[in-house]
Amino acid sequence: MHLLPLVSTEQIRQWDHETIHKQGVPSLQLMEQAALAFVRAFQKREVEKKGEVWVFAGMGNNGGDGLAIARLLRQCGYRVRVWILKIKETGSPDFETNLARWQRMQTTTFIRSEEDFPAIPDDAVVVDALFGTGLSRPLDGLPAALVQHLNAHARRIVAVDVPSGLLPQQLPQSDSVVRAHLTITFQLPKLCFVLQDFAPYIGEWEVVDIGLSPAYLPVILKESREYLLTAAWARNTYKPRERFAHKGTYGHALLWCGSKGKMGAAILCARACLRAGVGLLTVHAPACGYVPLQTAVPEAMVSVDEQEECLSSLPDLLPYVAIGAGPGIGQQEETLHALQELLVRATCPLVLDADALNLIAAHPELKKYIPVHSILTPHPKEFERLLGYRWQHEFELLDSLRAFAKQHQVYVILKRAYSIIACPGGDLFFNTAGNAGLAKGGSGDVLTGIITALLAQGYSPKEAACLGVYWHATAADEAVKRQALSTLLPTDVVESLGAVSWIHSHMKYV
Ligand SMILES: NC(=O)C1=CN([C@@H]2O[C@H](COP(=O)(O)OP(=O)(O)OC[C@H]3O[C@@H](n4cnc5c(N)ncnc54)[C@H](OP(=O)(O)O)[C@@H]3O)[C@@H](O)[C@H]2O)[C@@H](O)CC1
Ligand SMILES: [K+]
Repeated sequence: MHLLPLVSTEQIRQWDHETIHKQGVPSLQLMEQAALAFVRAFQKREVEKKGEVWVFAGMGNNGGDGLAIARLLRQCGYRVRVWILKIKETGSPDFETNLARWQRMQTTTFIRSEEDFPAIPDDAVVVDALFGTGLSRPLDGLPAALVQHLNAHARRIVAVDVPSGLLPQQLPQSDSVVRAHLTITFQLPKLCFVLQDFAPYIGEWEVVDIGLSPAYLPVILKESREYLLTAAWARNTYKPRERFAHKGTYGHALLWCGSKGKMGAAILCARACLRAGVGLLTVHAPACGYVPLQTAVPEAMVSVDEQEECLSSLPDLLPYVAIGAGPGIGQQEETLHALQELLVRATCPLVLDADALNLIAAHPELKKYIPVHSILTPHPKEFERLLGYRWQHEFELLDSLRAFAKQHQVYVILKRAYSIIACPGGDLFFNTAGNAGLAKGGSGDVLTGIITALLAQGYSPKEAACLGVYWHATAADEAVKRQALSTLLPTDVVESLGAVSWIHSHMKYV
C-alpha cells in the first residue's frame, strides 16, 4: 500500500468531522494540532527571521488556524502581526477562542474596507489564513480585493491548508485566488495540487500530519480513485533479487526500435532496460544499428532487420515475455506494416512509445489491435494525436485519459511534469518526483526501457507502469545531485537507476 490518496475537500471535511464526533477529539485541539504542524513545517522553510510574519486571517476555522499559528510563531521568536478580514460580526467558535488568546498577547488590526489594506514590506512573509476548505463560492467584493492586494504586493506568501479563494473542485478564477509560493496543507494532498492549471496558485506544497483519526483512512482509501506515488509504495512494490536466481528468472525482453539517425534511442532504451533488471535482452533493429548496438550495449543481443535503415519485420516473438516498441523507429511505410503485424501477433502486453504511437494516431484503425493491458507512453502532444482532440482544461484531460484507458483496456502514461498513469479500471496515479532535467530528447526512450524490463520480470502492467515512472523520476532526482538541470542527460538517469534511495533496502540478496 502506502499510496497517498488525493482527496477532495469534502472527503477531508468528513474525516475532520469523524475525528471530532466519533473519536471525541475537541475541534479546538485539532486546530491547535494543525497550527503546530504548520509551524513546524514553516520553521524549516522560513528560517530567516529578519522580516516580520504578517498573518491575514478570515473569521472561519482557517482564520482560527491563522491566529493559533500567529501565537505559536511568536513563541518561536518570529515577529508577528495579525490582520483580520472583518466581514461578519462573530467568527466560528474556535476562531473566537484563538482571537481572544492572541489578543491577550498582542493587538490585531481589522480590515473593514479597502482603505484598511496595509502596505506590505518587502521582507515580510505573508501567511494566508483568509479562507480554507469551507469556501462555498468564488470570492468577490472586499475579500477578492484583499486577495488581489496580497498577490500584487506580497513578496512571499505561505498559504494555510489551501490558497484562499481556491475552490479545489473548480478551475481557479485568476484574479480572486491567492497565488501562494508555498502551501502547507493538512493531512492529505488535494487532487488539485497535482493539476497544472492550479500550479500558479498552490506553488510548492507540503502535507503535514495534524493527527486526524487513522481509523477513518481505510474509508478514504476505498473511495479514492486518484493516488500519489510515494517512496514507501515503490519500496514495497519493488521485488528484490533472489539468491538462487539465474538470468532466466528475470525474463527475456524484446525491444523493437531504432532507424537510421535514431539508433541513439535504441541504445538508451536498451541500456535502461538492462539497468532496470531484465534477465535477457534482444534488440531488433535495422541493419545499420548492428555495429552501434553491439558496441554500445554488449549485454544485449541484436536481431537484424532485413532493411538497412528502418524496421520492416519482426523476429520470432515466441521467446519474449515483454516487448517495448517505438523509440526511434520513424514512420516509414514498411515500419507501419510491421507495427501492425506486431500488434496483431503479440501475445503479451506491449510498451508502445514515440513513433509507434504516432503511427497508431495516424492510422486509428490500428487501435483495435493493441493487445489488452499494453502500456502507452505518450507525451501530451502524442496523446492529443491519439485522442484526435485537445482537452480544454485539466479536469477534461483526466476524463479523457480515463475514457481512453477504459475503451482500449490499456494503461496510458501521460509524460510531463507530474506524469499521470491512467488504468483501464478508472484509477489515476500521479507522480510528483523528477525534475526539469528530464525535459530532453532520450528521456522517453529510457522510460520505455525501464517499463519493458519490469514487465519482463513479472510485474503486472499496472505495477510496471507506476514503478517505471517513479523509478525514472527518482533516478533523475538522484542524477541531478551531480549535474545541473540543464546538463542532465538521459544517460545520467540510466546510470543513477541503482542509486535511488528507496531501492537500497532491497539491494542485498534475500
Ligand atoms: N479539515 C481539517 O481536518 C481541519 C481543518 N481546519 C481548518 O478549517 C478550515 C475550514 O474551516 P471552515 O470550514 O470554517 O471554513 P473557512 O475556509 O475558514 O471559511 C469559512 C468562512 O468563510 C465564509 N465564506 C465562505 N465562502 C465565502 C465567500 N465566497 N466569500 C466570503 N466569505 C465566504 C463562511 O461564511 P458563510 O458562507 O458560512 O457565511 C465562513 O465564515 C480548513 O481549511 C483548515 O484550515 C483545522 O482547523 C482543523 C482540522
Ligand atoms: K488559506
